[in-house]
Amino acid sequence: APDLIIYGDYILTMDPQQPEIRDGAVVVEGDRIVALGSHQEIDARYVASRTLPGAGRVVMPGLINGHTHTAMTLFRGMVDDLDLMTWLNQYVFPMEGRFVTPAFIRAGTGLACWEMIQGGTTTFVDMYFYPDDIAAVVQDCGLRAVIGAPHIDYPSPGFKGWDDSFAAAEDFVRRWQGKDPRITPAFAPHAPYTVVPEHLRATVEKAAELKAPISMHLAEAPAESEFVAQQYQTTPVQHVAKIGMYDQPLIAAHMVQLNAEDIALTAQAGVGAIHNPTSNMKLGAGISPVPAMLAAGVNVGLGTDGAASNNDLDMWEEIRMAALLHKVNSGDPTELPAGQALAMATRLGAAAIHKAGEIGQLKVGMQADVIQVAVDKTRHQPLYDITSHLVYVLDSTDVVSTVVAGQVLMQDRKVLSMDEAALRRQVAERSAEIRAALAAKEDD
Ligand SMILES: CSC[C@H]1O[C@@H](n2cnc3c(O)ncnc32)[C@H](O)[C@@H]1O
Ligand SMILES: [Zn+2]
Repeated sequence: APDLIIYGDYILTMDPQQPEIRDGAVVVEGDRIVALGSHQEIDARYVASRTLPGAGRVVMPGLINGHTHTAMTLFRGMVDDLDLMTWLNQYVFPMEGRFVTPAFIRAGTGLACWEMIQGGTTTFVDMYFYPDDIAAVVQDCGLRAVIGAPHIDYPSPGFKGWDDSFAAAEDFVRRWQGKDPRITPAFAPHAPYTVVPEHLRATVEKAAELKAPISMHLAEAPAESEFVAQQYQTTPVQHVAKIGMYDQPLIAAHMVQLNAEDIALTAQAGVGAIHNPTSNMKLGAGISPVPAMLAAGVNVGLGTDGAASNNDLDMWEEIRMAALLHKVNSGDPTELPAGQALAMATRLGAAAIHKAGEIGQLKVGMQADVIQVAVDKTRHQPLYDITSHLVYVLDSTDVVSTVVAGQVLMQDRKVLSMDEAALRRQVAERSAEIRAALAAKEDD
């Protein structure tokens, strides 16, 4: 017998074979979708112990945040309006050295997960320190995540440099593989300008041996391209491809500084490109050639990046930013239409993180990662086209229910899988500590 039936005035499947069902329902058994159909058909065939009513609701796949650093929510608003390298080298890396501990990670990741559940994100790709603590928070709150264990040539929280961070990454991947169906462990070398080629090669070999994905920053800003050109006489994409990164399931974040050859290589290799429009604009990194990548057949997903360069984890904002940015960039309002922007946060995003058969569409046999979004508020009126509303009108506060692997994490905007008061206490403690340390430094 099914465990859950989710109703909606509109079921937006993101499945090109059966895009929309009016007045329909999604039937869930265990962690999977077992049926989809009209309200009438479903009620005639199924009875479930739990239902989510659908009047005034759109039911659609949960959103996929293809690149973030969850615990950086605790650095939200601390450093704004700087270019990538100044932001990273002069502020973020030193702040991380001072403040990032397992307790920081638990509080910051919890805060991020809360925001994502409330905003309808059901899967995220993370890359941050103390990944075991990230995984513990993910297990508790019920979200789905690809968790990248970071490794970098420089000292970082918990590590002296490459050797110990790489060893810990391998250990993390080995321990978490096959442990929890909602958690995919990954290798996360930071970027081409912080990891030497010999070390990137070691990551490739280990990822191939363990059949694990790799997530990394790639071709983000002009300074990275200049560094790679000077050091290796090539582009960031061709540099990592030559090392073998493009032969692995790679999730490449940012992908801004690409030429035509880089785009063709990315399409051919099946590398997932994650577009982070807000972060790219805020850090002045440039404009990713998303329309050209899509035309070449690259699976392009969307990501928020961390809350220190965004400054939130709202995927609706990324969808809308992407749709608008590429129109203003090209001067062509037909560029990146609403349906394509929405696909980048769902079906295409799933392909970009190498989970095409599992998530990103509402289809029988796929994981029951489903959200309900309200379209019945006065500010939503009138409603003619669902996709248009989802991209250009709605925001994260319109998400009503969030379901991951068949588990209801939020219903009627109440998060059921987390303790909000305890989370607020944890965040207050950590942020008070940061404030006090910064004040003491100012007094010096
Ligand atoms: C090695 S863990 C992740 C590492 O990446 C830093 N980071 C956050 N945002 C960005 C970005 O846009 N480009 C490069 N690096 C970034 C984060 O602060 C951690 O140190
Ligand atoms: Zn990043």
